[in-house]
Amino acid sequence: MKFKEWLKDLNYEVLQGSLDEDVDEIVYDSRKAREGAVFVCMKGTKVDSHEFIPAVVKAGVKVLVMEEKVPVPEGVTAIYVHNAREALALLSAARFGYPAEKMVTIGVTGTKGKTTTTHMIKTILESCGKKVGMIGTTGIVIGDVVTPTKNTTPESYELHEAFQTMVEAGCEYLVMEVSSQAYKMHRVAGITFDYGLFTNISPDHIGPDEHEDFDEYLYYKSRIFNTCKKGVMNKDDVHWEQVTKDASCQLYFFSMDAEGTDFKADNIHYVSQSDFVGIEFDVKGRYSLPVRVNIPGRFNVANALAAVSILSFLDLPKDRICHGLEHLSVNGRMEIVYSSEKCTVIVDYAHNAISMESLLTTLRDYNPKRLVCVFGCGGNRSKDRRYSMGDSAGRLADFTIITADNSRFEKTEDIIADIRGSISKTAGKFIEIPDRREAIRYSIAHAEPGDMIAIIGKGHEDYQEMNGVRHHFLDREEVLEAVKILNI
Ligand SMILES: CC(=O)N[C@H]1[C@@H](OP(=O)(O)OP(=O)(O)OC[C@H]2O[C@@H](n3ccc(=O)[nH]c3=O)[C@H](O)[C@@H]2O)O[C@H](CO)[C@@H](O)[C@@H]1O[C@H](C)C(=O)N[C@@H](C)C(=O)N[C@H](CCC(=O)O)C(=O)O
Ligand SMILES: Nc1ncnc2c1ncn2[C@@H]1O[C@H](COP(=O)(O)OP(=O)(O)OP(=O)(O)O)[C@@H](O)[C@H]1O
Repeated sequence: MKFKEWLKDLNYEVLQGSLDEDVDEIVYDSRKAREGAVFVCMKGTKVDSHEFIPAVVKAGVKVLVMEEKVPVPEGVTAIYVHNAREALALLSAARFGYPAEKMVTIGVTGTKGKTTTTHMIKTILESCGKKVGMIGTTGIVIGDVVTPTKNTTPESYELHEAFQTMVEAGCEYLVMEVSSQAYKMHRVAGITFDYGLFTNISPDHIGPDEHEDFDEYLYYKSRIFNTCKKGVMNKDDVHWEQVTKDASCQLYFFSMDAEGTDFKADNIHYVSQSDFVGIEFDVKGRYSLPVRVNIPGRFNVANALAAVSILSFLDLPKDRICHGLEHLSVNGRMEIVYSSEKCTVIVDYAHNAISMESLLTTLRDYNPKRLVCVFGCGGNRSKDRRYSMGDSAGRLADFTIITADNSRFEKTEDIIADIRGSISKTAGKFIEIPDRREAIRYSIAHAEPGDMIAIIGKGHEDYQEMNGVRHHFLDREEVLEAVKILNI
C-alpha cells in the first residue's frame, strides 16, 4: 500500500523525500525497525526516539514520521507532524483498515469500576448470543483467548491490531477500558465510540509520569464525552457537572440517589443466602428491568446500572440481560469464591484505602456475623497506602489478618510493621501471618458461621512478587485449596 493512503487523516509537512515509498508496516520501537516499515519517532517519558533515527535507517527504514525537525540521512523520507503519538494512532487505524468502525464500540472510563463494568457488558452481550472483543486490565479478550497487555489501554498500534483480530474473529461488539493516561498519550485518537461510559472519578493516578494534578486527570478522563456519540454519566458523582460541561455527545445520566435521571436504581436489596450473595434492584426511567446480580456491594449496583444503561440502547432481549447479570463472574472483583452456612469468602482487587473502605462498608450491608479481612501492601511503593489501609481495616473489619502482597525488594515483616503502626491505633483486632497462603487458610479454618471473609488486594493477579521473582499465586486457587484441605 502507498504510504500516502495511510496519511490521509493527518496534518503533515513533507520535510524531505517522496510519499510514493512502499511501506507495509508501522513501527514505533527502534528494536523492531526493518526495511518496508515507517518509523514513528516519539518523545517518551524515558527516551526521545528521534535519537534512534540513525539506527532505524541502518536497519532499512526509508520513511520517518517525526515531531522534531532533526536532520535525517539523504534518501530517507521525513514527515513532520505536530504530535507523533496522535499520528501513530491515525496511521494505525488506516494501516488496519479502520477495524473499530466495523464493530459497535463501547468505551468505559472512570477511577473505579472500569474492569467490572466492561466484564458485565461483555457477559450480558454474550448471554444475548453476541460475539464480543474486550480490552482492559485483564488484557485483550476474544472469546476464551486472553492476551495479556502492559497497559489497561494499550498503545494505539496494538489497539487497532487487536480490533482487526476481533473483526476477523467475527466480533460485532467491542467493549474497552479507556484510561485517562490513554487520552493523554493519544492512544485512542481518531476513535469515536458509539457509546461512552463514565463510572466515577476521585483523586488517583496523580504523580510523576501520570497526571500533574486532579484537574488534569479530570480533563483527560472527561474527553470520553468528546469522543463518543452517546455518553452515559454517573450523576451520583460529585464531579458530574465538571465532567460533562464540555461534552459534545448526546448525554444521559444514571443514578442510585438522584431523582429524574434517565436510568435509576430503585428497591435495592442486598441478598445473602448460602447459594446466592449479591444484589437485587429495579432499573427505572428510560428502561425498566428488575435485575439480580450475583456479585455483592453497593458500588456494584452502580456498575450494573451503568452497564444496563448502555445496553438499553442496543435492543437486546431483556430476559437475556437478566440472565447475564445473574450469572456473572468478574475475575477478582467482588468474586464470591466460596459460600456456605459456614462462611462466605470474597476475593477483591481493592488496593487502596478508598476502595478498601467502600468494600468493607458495603459488606456490612450483608450483616455478616464477623467481617474478616486478609490483606497486605506492596513493597517499594508509597508507604501512605500501608497507613491508610491499616487504618481502614482496623476501623471497619471485626478481625484483620495482615499478610504479604507483592513485597518486591522489601521485607514482608517491615511492610507488616508499617501496617501495624496504623491498625494498632484503632480498636480493630488483628494478627500477623506473613505467608499469604497460611493467612488465607487461617481465615477459613477459624471462620465462625455467618462470617464474611474478604481477601483483599490481589484480585485477578496470578503472582506474588518477592525479591524480583514472580511466583505463581492466585487468591481464588488458594481459597479453594484451603476449603478442600479443611474439608468444610
Ligand atoms: C507514562 C506512560 O504512560 N508511558 C507509556 C509510554 O511509554 P513512553 O513512550 O513514555 O516510553 P519511553 O521508554 O520513554 O519510550 C519513548 C519511545 O521510544 C521508543 N524506544 C524506546 C527504547 C528503544 O530502545 N527504542 C525505542 O524506539 C519507545 O517505543 C517509545 O515509542 O508508552 C508505552 C507504550 O504505549 C506505555 O507502555 C508506557 O506506559 C507505562 C508502562 C506506564 O506505566 N503507563 C501507566 C502510567 C499507564 O498508562 N497507566 C494507564 C492507567 C491504568 C489505570 O487506570 O489503572 C494504562 O492505560 O495502563
Ligand atoms: N463503581 C465503583 N466505585 C467504587 N469502587 C469500586 C467500583 N467498582 C469497583 N470498585 C472497587 O475497586 C476495585 C477495582 O475495581 P475495577 O477493577 O472494576 O475498577 P478499575 O476502574 O478497572 O480499577 P483499576 O484502574 O484500579 O484497575 C474493586 O475490586 C472494588 O473493590
